[in-house]
Amino acid sequence: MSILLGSIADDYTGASDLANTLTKNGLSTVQTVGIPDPSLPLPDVDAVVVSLKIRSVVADEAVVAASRAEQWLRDRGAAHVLYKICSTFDSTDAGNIGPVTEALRDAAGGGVVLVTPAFPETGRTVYLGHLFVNGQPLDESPLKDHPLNPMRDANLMRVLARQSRGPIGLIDLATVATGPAAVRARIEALRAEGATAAIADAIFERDLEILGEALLDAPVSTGASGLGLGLARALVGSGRVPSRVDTTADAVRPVGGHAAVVAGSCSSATLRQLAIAEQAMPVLRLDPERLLTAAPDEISAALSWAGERMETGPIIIAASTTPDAVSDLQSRYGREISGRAIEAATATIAAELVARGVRRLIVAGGETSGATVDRLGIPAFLIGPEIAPGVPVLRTIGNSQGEMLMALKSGNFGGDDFFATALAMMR
Ligand SMILES: Nc1ncnc2c1ncn2[C@@H]1O[C@H](COP(=O)(O)OP(=O)(O)O)[C@@H](O)[C@H]1O
Ligand SMILES: O=C(O)[C@@H](O)C(=O)COP(=O)(O)O
Repeated sequence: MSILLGSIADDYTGASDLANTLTKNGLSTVQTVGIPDPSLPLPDVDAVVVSLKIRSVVADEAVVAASRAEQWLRDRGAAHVLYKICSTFDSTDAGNIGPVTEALRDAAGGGVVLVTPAFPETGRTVYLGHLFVNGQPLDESPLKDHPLNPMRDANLMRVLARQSRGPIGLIDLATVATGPAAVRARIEALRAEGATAAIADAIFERDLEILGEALLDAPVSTGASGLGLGLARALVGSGRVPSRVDTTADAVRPVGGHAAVVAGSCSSATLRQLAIAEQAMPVLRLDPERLLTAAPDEISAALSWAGERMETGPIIIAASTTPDAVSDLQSRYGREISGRAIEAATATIAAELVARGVRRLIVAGGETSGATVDRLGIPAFLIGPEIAPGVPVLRTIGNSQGEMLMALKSGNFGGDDFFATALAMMR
């Protein structure tokens, strides 16, 4: 297998988001979970997205994991490696976007890495280095209350500088609008000034197309799905992509079995989607405190609730709650401890549901999805059709339970009726 584009994603929902964008924009793509075992049969594709669960781990660990994935991708022919981060730049001051970006830069021989989380289709735009989420500055958006990475600064040059060794530059919108040659010239000028990375402005998809073209011969970049869109369109436009058969319809072939949703995301979009779903299907709200203090009992109560209902239709089990309730729990048990314990409990519930015949599974939340996919031991996914921007139907490859259909929903993605729409596409 020789690939054109490699990507390392810092979480699993983000990986499926990028794989969806690359597929939609002309690159056949497979999503692996970590570096796959050599015996795993992977299709011949243009792009591979290696999913890692490194968004909230210590930087050194993230750098080691990302560097191994990069080597694996380069060994398979990837001339460009995109480090896929969250479109809302989820990270802390001790976060991994800076350290991983600089490690990939060093491995590629230095230079300035272009960084942009812009993803206009989901309302993420960058202007003068500041990130806006659906028109609100990042620090005024719901991301200010994220349970693990509360984002309290919209100035990405400042955010990235706090995580980086080298100075951070800006590729402003006027430069981007001038075209790929101007972007490359700006990168050269920043390199001469000693910058290691630069935030690039982008508001419209045409800005991302220009950035993609500017990066065609660059070895590395850091960004969200919008940059993936730019790179994919540039690769297709340059004639470097062989024409292949569209496999998304095949990836969604029915699998039967029961259907379930497990939610650990406390993002505002997920909370709205749960409230809407509650009007039409059974929803069990877990007691988050009991998941910390009496997990086995709370889990087995959830499983017997599910057992009575899932024969007759899809069910939802959610730990999700409001920002106030999250901070109350965190103040009593600690942020890290409560997050990880709830992830472990939701992953156990998902795995037990699969053991009881669920074959169509939707997971809401990035960390929650990572914990669940790891618990199920799924090595890779084929990419099916898009449910909502950033969320495709996935078909598992190589897992012991047999083929399943899944969706890994980033907390903030999807319309109000996301769960009903997704379930209707997964038969
Ligand atoms: N009721 C709750 N109280 C505190 N933390 C919670 C609760 N429910 C879920 N969590 C934790 O919040 C985090 C949500 O992160 P994640 O799954 O990545 O969702 P998102 O995609 O919305 O960011 C997880 O660590 C999860 O375990
Ligand atoms: O880029 C994005 O916004 C998503 O792909 C993503 O990574 C979101 O993260 P979670 O909300 O933690 O799933």
